[in-house]
Amino acid sequence: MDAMTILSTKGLTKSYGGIKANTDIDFALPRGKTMALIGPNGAGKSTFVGMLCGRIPATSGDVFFEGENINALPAHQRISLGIAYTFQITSVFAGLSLHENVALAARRRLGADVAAVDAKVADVLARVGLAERTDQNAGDLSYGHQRLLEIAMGLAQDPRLFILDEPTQGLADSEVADFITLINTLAGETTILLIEHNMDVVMQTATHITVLNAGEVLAAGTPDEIRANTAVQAAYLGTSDA
Ligand SMILES: Nc1ncnc2c1ncn2[C@@H]1O[C@H](COP(=O)(O)OP(=O)(O)OP(=O)(O)O)[C@@H](O)[C@H]1O
Repeated sequence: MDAMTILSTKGLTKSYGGIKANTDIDFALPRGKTMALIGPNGAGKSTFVGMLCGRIPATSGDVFFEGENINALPAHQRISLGIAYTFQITSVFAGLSLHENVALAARRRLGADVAAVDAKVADVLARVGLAERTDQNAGDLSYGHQRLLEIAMGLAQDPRLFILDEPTQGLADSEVADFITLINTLAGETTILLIEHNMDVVMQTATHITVLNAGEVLAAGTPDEIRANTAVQAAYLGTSDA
C-alpha cells in the first residue's frame, strides 16, 4: 500500500446467509481527503463501514489501516488506532451535559488529564458551533444539534480517519449548509469517509467518490468522473443531468 493511502480493503466480503451484502470490495482511501461512499438503499454502504470499524465481522477479505492488517482487531482497538465514526442512529447520552458527552469521548485518547480534556471539549464544541450550550443537557438539544454533538464527540478523539454514516439525515437545510462548511474546514486535517445520500453535500465536500451498487464497487473517481460515468448514471443517479 502506498503512503498516500490511509486505509484499504482487499476482497472484502460479507454474506448474511444467502444474501451477499458486500462482494470482493477492493477499496483505497486517500490520506487527508474527503471521500464520499454513495449508492442506492441496500447497496451495502453501512455493511462496508461496519467492517472497517470492526462492528461487523467480515466473511472474507482484508482491511488494512496504515499498512497493517487490522482484521483481528475489535472495534475499540480500531478506535485506539484513530478510527472514529458516528452512526446513523443518535448515540449521545441524553441525561448528560454536552460537556460530559464530549469529555467521555475525549478521555478515550487523553485519559484522566482534566485540563487537556476540558481544552479539547471547548475546542471541538466551538468548531461545531455548540460552545454556548456546553452546560445544557444533550437531551434538550434539537435533532440537528444532537447530530453536531456526535460530530464533536468524534472530533474529540483526534481521529486519523473519521467515518460519518448519513450525517445530514434529518437535518434542516440551514443545518446542512453548516455541516458542509464544517466538513470543509476539516479537510486536510483528517481523512473523512462520508456515507451520504444528499448529492449536494457529496459534490460540495468530497474530493473522491466511491459508488457501491448491489454490494459491489460500481465506480470510483473524482466528482467529475463520477458525474460523467454512464454506468453510475444508469444504476444510481438515474438521469444524465444529475
Ligand atoms: N443484519 C443483517 N442481516 C441480514 N441482512 C442484512 C443485515 N444487514 C444488512 N443486510 C442486507 O445487506 C444488504 C446491504 O445493506 P446495508 O445496510 O449495508 O446497505 P446500505 O447501502 O447501507 O443501505 P441504506 O442506504 O438503506 O442504509 C441489504 O440487502 C440488507 O437487507
